[in-house]
Amino acid sequence: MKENNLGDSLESLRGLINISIDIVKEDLITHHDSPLNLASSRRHPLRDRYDEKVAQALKRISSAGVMLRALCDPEAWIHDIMFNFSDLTALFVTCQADVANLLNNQALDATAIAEKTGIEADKISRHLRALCNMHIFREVAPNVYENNELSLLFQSESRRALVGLCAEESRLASCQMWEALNRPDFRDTEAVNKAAFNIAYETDLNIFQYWEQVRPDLGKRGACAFAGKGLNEAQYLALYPWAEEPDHTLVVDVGGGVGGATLPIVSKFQNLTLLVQDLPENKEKFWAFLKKDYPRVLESNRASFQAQNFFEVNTTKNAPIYFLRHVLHDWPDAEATKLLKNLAAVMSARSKILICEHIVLPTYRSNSAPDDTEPEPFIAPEPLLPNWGASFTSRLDLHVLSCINSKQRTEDDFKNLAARAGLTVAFMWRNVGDEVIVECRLH
Ligand SMILES: C[S@@+](CC[C@H](N)C(=O)[O-])C[C@H]1O[C@@H](n2cnc3c(N)ncnc32)[C@H](O)[C@@H]1O
Repeated sequence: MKENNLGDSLESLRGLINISIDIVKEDLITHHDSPLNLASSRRHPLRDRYDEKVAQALKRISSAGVMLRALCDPEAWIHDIMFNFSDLTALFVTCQADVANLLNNQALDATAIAEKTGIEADKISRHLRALCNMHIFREVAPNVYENNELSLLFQSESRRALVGLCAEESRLASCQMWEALNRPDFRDTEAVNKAAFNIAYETDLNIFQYWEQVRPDLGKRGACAFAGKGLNEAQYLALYPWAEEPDHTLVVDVGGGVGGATLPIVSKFQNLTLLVQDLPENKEKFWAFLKKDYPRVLESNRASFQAQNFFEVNTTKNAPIYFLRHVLHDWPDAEATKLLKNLAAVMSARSKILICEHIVLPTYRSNSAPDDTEPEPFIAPEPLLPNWGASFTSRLDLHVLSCINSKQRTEDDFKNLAARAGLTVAFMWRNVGDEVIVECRLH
C-alpha cells in the first residue's frame, strides 16, 4: 500500500459529520425539539423515536467521534483504553451509592453527598469528577454535582445492576483471561465450566449454576440486569414487523429471564401474547417485574411464566414463535445446537424461531463488489471501519468468552448452527442497530 494513496481521514470525517449533523438538525426542527445538549437534565425526545435515516446519521457522527479521538491523539486514545478500568470503577461506586437518585433534580456538594452516602467527601467527589469527564453528571461549581441526561439513566435499578455485573463478575473473570487462554486444562476446551470465570471464582459450576447454588444474591442482580431496557428501545422494537403477526400470536420467550426482551414488545403490540420460559427461580421475579413495570400487560392477561429448562424437551409445542434474546451467545456450539434441536423437535411447519443477538461483522472492507453496486445500507461509509467500529459487540463477545466460554456469532456461524439443528435461516431482520433477528424455520 502506497502511503500517499491513503487519503485524508480528517477531511473525509469532516464531510461525513457535516452531512450527518444536517440530517439530525432537520429532524429536530421537524419535531420542534430543542437542540441536543449534554447539560440538559431531561431525556431528549429523539431517544424515544426511530427513524432509519436519522439513526444512520447519528451512528456516523458517533463512529466518527471515536475515530477522531484515535486519529487526533493516538497516545491519549491508548491511555483511554489502558486506564478505562477506573471509568467502570467510578460508575460502580456512584451506582452503589445511588448518587443519580440522591441528586434527582437538585445540585449537591460533595459534603452533602458524603453525609447521605457515607463515602468520604473528597473520595466520592473524585469518582464523580471522573464521570463528569465522560459527560455523565455535571460539576456545576467546585465539588458540586448535578444530574444530566446521561447520569439520569442510572436512576434505573436494572441499569445499576448491569453496572454491578460488569464491574464484579465480568471484570473479575476477565482478569483471568490470560490464564484461561494458557492453562493446559482450559486453553483448548469449549466447556462452559472452563472459562476465565471458573478460575476467578474457583468453581467447577458454570456462571448460571454458580448464581443459583452459591450466590443467589448475584443471580438476583443478574436477573435484574437482564430486565433492563435495551440501548434504544424504539430501534429494537422496529427490528421485526411484529404488527403483521395475526391476533393472539403466542411468543414463547425461551430463556426469557423476567421477560426483559419481550415485555416491551407485547406491551406495544397488543396482537401478541407471551409465555416467558426460564429456570424456576425466575418465576417470582418475573411476576414482580410484570406487576411493577408492565401493569397493563398484567391486566390484559397476555403474559405468563413457565419453568422450562431449555436443555430438556420443550413442553410448549407448535408455538408460532420461539424467541431467544441473548441466550445463544451464552452457549458454545455444542450446547447451542442442543438447545435449538429441542425447539426444532416441537415446532410445526409454521413455527419460527427468532434469535435476537448482536452479529459479528468484519473490520476489513471487501473490495470485491463492482463499482456500480448499490452501497450496502448497513456497511459504514469510508473512512469509518465498515462495521462502524462495533466495539460493543466485541466487548460482549469477550464478556461471554470470559464468563461462560461462549461467543457472539457471525451470519455464517448462525447458518451453520441452524443447519446442525435441522433448521434453516429464512431471513435476517436488520436495521442500523447492532442487533439482528435471525429467523429460522424447519429445514
Ligand atoms: C443473558 S440472560 C437473557 C435473558 C433474556 N432473554 C433477555 O434478553 O433479557 C440468559 C437467561 O438464560 C437463562 N438460563 C440459563 N440456563 C438456562 C436453562 N438451562 N434453561 C432455561 N433458562 C436458562 C438465565 O436464567 C437467564 O435468564
